[in-house]
Amino acid sequence: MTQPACIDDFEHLAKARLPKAAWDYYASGANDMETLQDNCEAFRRYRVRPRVLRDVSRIDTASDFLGFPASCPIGIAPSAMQCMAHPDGERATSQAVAQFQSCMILSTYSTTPLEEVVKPTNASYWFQLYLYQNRPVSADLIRRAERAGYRALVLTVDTPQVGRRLPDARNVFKLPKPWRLANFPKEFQILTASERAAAGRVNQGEMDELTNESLGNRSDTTLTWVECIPWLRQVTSLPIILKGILTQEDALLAVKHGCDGIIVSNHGGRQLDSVSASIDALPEVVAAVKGRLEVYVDGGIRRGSDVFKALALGAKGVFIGRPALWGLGYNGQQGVEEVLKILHDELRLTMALAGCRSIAEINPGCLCKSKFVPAKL
Ligand SMILES: Cc1cc2nc3c(=O)[nH]c(=O)nc-3n(C[C@H](O)[C@H](O)[C@H](O)COP(=O)(O)O)c2cc1C
Ligand SMILES: O=C(O)C(=O)c1ccccc1
Repeated sequence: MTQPACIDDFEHLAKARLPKAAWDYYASGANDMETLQDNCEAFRRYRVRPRVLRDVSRIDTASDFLGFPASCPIGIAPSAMQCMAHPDGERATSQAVAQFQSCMILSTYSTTPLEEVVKPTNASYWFQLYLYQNRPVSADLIRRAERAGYRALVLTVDTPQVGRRLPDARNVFKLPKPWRLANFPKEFQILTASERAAAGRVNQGEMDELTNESLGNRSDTTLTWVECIPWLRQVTSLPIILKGILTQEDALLAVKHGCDGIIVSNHGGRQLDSVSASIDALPEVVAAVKGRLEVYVDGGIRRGSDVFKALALGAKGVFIGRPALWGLGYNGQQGVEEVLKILHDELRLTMALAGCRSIAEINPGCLCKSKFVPAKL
């Protein structure tokens, strides 16, 4: 391959470059990976209804994330441990987003300290949070994010425990040296169950319980609406976005508790396997929210036409997870830039061919559903 021409090309190129355990960690979904597969398939069940003869000589993809201007409505979802993909890791992703002028959400489990990721540009940086039983640890992360210039907090709500990803279990995955979870001090680093046992922190009888902790799962499993959102509100004045909502019921609770946004997401099929594809959950969330907060979506976006479909179904913007990791794994900052550019170009072309000149012109009438899903060639 002389030049990657679509997102799938980056997937193949990155797979050829990355060590197996890193590749498996990025690629995998929970259990049978039904949701992972459906995230992409579901887009293919929608068809575009194009309008013609509408002067598409100028296509404007300008958009915004929570009011912060962006070149287009495609941002980067938070994904952990990016230095495994490329030594420049989160810094490279950040540079690419700065060039592209969109939005990057940095994972709590970044392998670069959060202070070193934000660039002085017009791009938006949001910080993804997991809340810990040890609340001062969380409050400290929030303070640091505020000081560093992050413009919103993204609370991930679909991960009270980490989903079971079989390739990681088989590989006994752990973050390889020299990388570390750079937002935390040493005593917070991810240990595998066997390392803990070796360090005398657990006895053999506790090993089973700890297998689910091999990804550093120290999240607070007791979180509830009535406790955690008010706690966050009292700690910070940054906008609060909930990531991992899939139902109208929870969308209404997000409105009721005064959240500023929702990311409809199933964590890229890595958490509860067999939940709906994100794009299939989007319409009920959009309908429930009725414009009272911003609704974004992530999961399975591999084409500009997927972005178009998400916007037509009411998303304010989309986030990509694995495609950015593939670009990063293939060629660092430049790879991420190329991934963003390809999606942007594909979105522009879809808009032109569908007769939409601006993001505002993309609407539910641009789509219909089809039961027929052609086999992938
Ligand atoms: C390797 C990997 C690590 C991830 N780490 C996080 C994380 O730390 N926090 C989080 O909220 N979501 C995390 N996610 C989920 C992504 O933010 C996003 O929801 C998902 O990747 C979107 O699906 P896509 O990969 O099909 O684009 C991760 C996803 C992947 C693939
Ligand atoms: O891998 C993930 O998807 C993820 O969100 C996570 C959770 C705990 C530790 C590291 C990453």
